[in-house]
Amino acid sequence: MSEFIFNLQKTDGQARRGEITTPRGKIQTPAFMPVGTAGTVKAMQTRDVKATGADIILGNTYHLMLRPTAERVARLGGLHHFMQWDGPILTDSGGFQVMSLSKLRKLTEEGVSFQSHIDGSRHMLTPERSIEIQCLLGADIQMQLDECPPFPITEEASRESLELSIRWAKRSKDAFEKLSKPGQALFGIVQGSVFEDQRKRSAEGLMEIGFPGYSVGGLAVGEGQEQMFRVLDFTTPVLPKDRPRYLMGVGKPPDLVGAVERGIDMFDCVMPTRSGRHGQAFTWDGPINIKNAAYVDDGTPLDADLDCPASRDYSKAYINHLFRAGEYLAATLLSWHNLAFYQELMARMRTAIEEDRFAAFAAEFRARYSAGAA
Ligand SMILES: CCOC(=O)Nc1nc2cc3nc(NC)[nH]c3cc2c(=O)[nH]1
Repeated sequence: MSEFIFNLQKTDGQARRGEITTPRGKIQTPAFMPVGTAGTVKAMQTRDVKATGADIILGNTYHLMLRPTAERVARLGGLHHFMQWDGPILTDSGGFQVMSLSKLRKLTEEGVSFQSHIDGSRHMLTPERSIEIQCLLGADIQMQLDECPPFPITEEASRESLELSIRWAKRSKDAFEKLSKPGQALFGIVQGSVFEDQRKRSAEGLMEIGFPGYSVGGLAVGEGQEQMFRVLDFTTPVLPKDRPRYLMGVGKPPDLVGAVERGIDMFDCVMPTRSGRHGQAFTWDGPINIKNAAYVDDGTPLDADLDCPASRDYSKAYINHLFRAGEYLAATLLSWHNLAFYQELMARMRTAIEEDRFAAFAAEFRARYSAGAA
């Protein structure tokens, strides 16, 4: 069946337990999406990413359009075949990464022109071209081209930016309706920085156009957890209850718990993989740095209860050794463990919502994690 369906199964306060059905498989929500920037979840094989419990991964339009190009990926059978991931893939629109990675950027009503950070070649990303790229890649969930404003930003500049993103949302949807396949979905992206009236205006503008899902953009850009939660407190309640809400670029484990508590269903973040490559391991007692001398003789695993070889079978001393020796396997083992930890956290939140005990779960998680026994 080629349909995109969100089934809201249970709520517990603002927290929501649901299931998204796509032509390429189901997504249990709240869901964490590992980031597969250039067609790979770095240092991981897709079968191991799947085994950690991930239902869906994220691909980046900006990176793939520059290298190997969306047209080449399409000629080679699309991103799913190219990277051997048969589950759903969500792609971003590229806007955020153009603004954070490329050189010589020029933003106009038409779109964003920029120079590739790889070879300096010039490119133009418009709402239409972004959708064309995401369709060439074969993404199951696609994003409108938006402008993610910097933080802080003046109210006036923020309002101009969100109005542009609403106009781009309409153009993205028009292009999507021409180019997409049945069952694929396009999400709108709510902007408005930290201003309540602007977040409402952005949400209303997008709901008028109509999308099967809504992302909350413009956060995790340096505003801090308190401001992020404050924005969620007044943004998620205005969004449709029967559509998924996706918080982009978030976050650390306590961010995920607090955002689920505030009605978010989907997340993506480089945190588990990027910090894993640099030696940070997440545990229920807070993060640790495995390179620390304290672990040189520690024969215990990172987490014996996690059904993941990197968490259960290798000692901290071994992984400490791999980092000190500069071994490639170091990056793989910690990325693998961190992804398994994130998926276990999501699974425990889903169960807590099902059993009407999310508030107690969140309190227990925060008490132990911040106690930082590790
Ligand atoms: C992931 C889909 O993103 C888009 O297409 N636009 C977009 N991406 C963002 C990515 C972000 N990452 C962070 N922090 C690490 N904050 C982000 C915001 C956006 C955004 O507003 N808009």
